[in-house]
Amino acid sequence: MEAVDYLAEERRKAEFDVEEMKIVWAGSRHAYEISDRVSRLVASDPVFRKDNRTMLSRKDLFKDTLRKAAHAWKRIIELRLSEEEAKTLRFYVDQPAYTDLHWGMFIPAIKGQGTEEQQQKWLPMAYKMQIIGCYAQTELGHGSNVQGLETTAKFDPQTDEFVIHSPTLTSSKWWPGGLGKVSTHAVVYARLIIDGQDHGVHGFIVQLRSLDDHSPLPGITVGDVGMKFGSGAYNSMDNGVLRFDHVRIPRNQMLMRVSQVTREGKYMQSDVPRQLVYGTMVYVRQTIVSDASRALSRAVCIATRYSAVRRQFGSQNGGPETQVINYKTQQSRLFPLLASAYAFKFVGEWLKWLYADVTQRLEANDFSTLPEAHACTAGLKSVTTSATADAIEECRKLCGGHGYLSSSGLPELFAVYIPACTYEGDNIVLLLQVARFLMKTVSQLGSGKNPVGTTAYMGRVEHLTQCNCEVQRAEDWLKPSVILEAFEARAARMSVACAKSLSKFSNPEEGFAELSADLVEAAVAHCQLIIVSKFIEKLQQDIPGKGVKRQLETLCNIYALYLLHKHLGDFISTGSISPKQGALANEQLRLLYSQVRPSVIALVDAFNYTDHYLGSILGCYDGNVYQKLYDEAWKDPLNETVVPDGYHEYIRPILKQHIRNARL
Ligand SMILES: CCCCC/C=C\C/C=C\C/C=C\C/C=C\C/C=C\CC/C=C/C(=O)SCCNC(=O)CCNC(=O)[C@H](O)C(C)(C)COP(=O)(O)OP(=O)(O)OC[C@H]1O[C@@H](n2cnc3c(N)ncnc32)[C@H](O)[C@@H]1OP(=O)(O)O
Ligand SMILES: Cc1cc2nc3c(=O)[nH]c(=O)nc-3n(C[C@H](O)[C@H](O)[C@H](O)COP(=O)(O)OP(=O)(O)OC[C@H]3O[C@@H](n4cnc5c(N)ncnc54)[C@H](O)[C@@H]3O)c2cc1C
Repeated sequence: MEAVDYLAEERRKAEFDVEEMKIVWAGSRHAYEISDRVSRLVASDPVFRKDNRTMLSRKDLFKDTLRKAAHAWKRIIELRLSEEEAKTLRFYVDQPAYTDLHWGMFIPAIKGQGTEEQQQKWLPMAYKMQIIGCYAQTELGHGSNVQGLETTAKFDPQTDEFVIHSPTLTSSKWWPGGLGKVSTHAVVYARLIIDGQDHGVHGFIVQLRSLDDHSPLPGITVGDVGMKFGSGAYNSMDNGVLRFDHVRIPRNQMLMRVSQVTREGKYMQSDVPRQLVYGTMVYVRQTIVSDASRALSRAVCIATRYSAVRRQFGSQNGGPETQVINYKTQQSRLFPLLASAYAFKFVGEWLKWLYADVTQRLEANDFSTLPEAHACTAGLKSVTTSATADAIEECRKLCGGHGYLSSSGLPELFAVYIPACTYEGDNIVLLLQVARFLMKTVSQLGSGKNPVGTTAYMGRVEHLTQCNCEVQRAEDWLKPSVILEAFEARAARMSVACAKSLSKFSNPEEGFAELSADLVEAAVAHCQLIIVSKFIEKLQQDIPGKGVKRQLETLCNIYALYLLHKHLGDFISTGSISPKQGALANEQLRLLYSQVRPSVIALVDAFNYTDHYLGSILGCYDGNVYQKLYDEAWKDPLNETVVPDGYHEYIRPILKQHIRNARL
């Protein structure tokens, strides 16, 4: 059989309606139609070509990014694209650009932290891109510790202005995307100083560059921080460095929804909690969870299609060799990642709902769900990005040697994705925030305040710390109630154990620092419980289409039992399950791999990714991998000449040295 036929044969084996699954994956028929149309639009537009990206110099890559962003903006206007369509277009263009920070952070910061008046002044200009903004929080010396920022904004009552200043080297703003070469404005986070008194970190809108000739305004030093990991990848972004030398801005450019400074220099706080200054980060963390499912599904699509095409060993009587996807080891590494892609998709949808809910409440001055929204966005951002970064690298290894070629798409995907574990909050720092929230929840048990939302299970802590898992046979692990209780028991027991250990310390902060590694593990257990429970909830919905729900049930079970197997130590050491039950879970997992096997190609087809978006020879839809790999090799610049540049200077003299030696 020709390699090109392998995937067609695989598609015939699918045990469900792939067209219906595409709609489940997209979230709705409407979202599917937009995604399908916009992805084709991007794929057919020569300006959005990206197959040569990793070969470009930094300067050429950056210019190419500017060209793509300008063209995207032109198409958005010409075609009168809606916000959803514009975001979809950005997703399929697949090249990080300054526009991400303008739309994704600068505008949300003004919306979330600006007063009505400030929004009316700044947003129309930002929406029309008459100004371009970035989010300038992190400094050379401080990123995680936002309270440690050093940039100052001193109020000058004489002129009714703030003076923005970088007092030290470490106070230089460092990292903001879009800052280096493009942004005309920034939301700058700085310590508010009035009459010598420090009121902590606040946001200020500061113009950085002239709107006439783009030169930096007086007192501003700005540039790019330099090359980052990998070729292509995140180097399309101008992450920047910025210093202020006593730059003056009008008083009304401090974002004043949370707190205000009056003309007389009086500091006033609204009823709104201070933490809303961190609101933009909550918003972006939520979007990063959905992005994780996209990046993961892309890597999984490549590795799955290639694993069905690739054959090694096992030929009988001259017949074809075994498809590597049929090796149980390949399945046990790949299929949980496929299941995780679906799991992250559904938890991302739920998180979007949670964020919309908390936003609505905040508008009505109900701040009660803010701590949970913070814990969920922080924790899920952390767990999904860490898993996705690891998974992309695993997918590269699943593709053997060819996975290491740039044309597999996996090296660049890895390089562009991994900073997600760091930006918008280092993943460990964020898990410690979740742990604080959990310890607070445990400490309030029995106080009459019942835990709600994602910590509602803690309300059954007495049962969960004593219950015995009822599994006796492998198939018992297919019951959602059994899975859920095992995950709840593990999470509750880990949190309670941490709380007990903490209570032994006379200084709680010292205790928290000493136990932080255990606390992070308890936070991970809690977040994994959320993901599993949201997958199970999704399956309670009406899901049309032949076999679609059944496939999703299989994937949900694979995801849960894979986690259980991976973290068996937690489940057994907390007594949530017995070693025998752990072995039965593994037995069930093996059966599930066999069950899902016929449908895996259709399950990745359901992502509906174009070859342009995948950007991978190994993952192309037709599976014609070998011909394409062979053809691609000849396009490399090194192959432009048969004899390489440098031959006469560096190769020939070595080759000819024996002649010289012989003459000696
Ligand atoms: C061409 C046209 C194209 C069109 C395109 C259209 C669209 C494209 C659109 C969009 C693209 C979309 C999105 C993409 C956008 C960007 C993504 C891409 C790239 C990413 C760029 C990266 C940006 C950044 O990294 S910005 C910087 C991020 N920095 C951090 O995350 C810092 C992490 N640190 C912190 O968050 C905090 O300092 C801390 C660790 C939480 C500690 O805070 P601190 O105050 O010191 O301490 P605590 O004492 O621990 O907390 C006090 C109290 O507050 C509570 N808390 C903390 N944080 C929050 C919060 N965020 N919300 C609510 N509450 C919070 C905490 O729990 C505690 O509460 P308690 O007192 O009750 O215990
Ligand atoms: C590609 C990229 C784009 C970015 N874009 C922006 C942007 O647009 N705007 C912006 O303002 N910023 C941006 N950032 C900055 C980013 O938000 C920070 O780098 C991030 O928040 C991590 O902070 P840090 O660099 O200070 O890490 P650090 O806090 O210095 O982390 C170093 C190590 O210390 C550990 N650590 C730190 N604190 C603790 C603790 N309390 N307990 C235990 N361990 C701890 C961490 O886990 C980590 O292992 C970007 C960063 C990157 C890489």
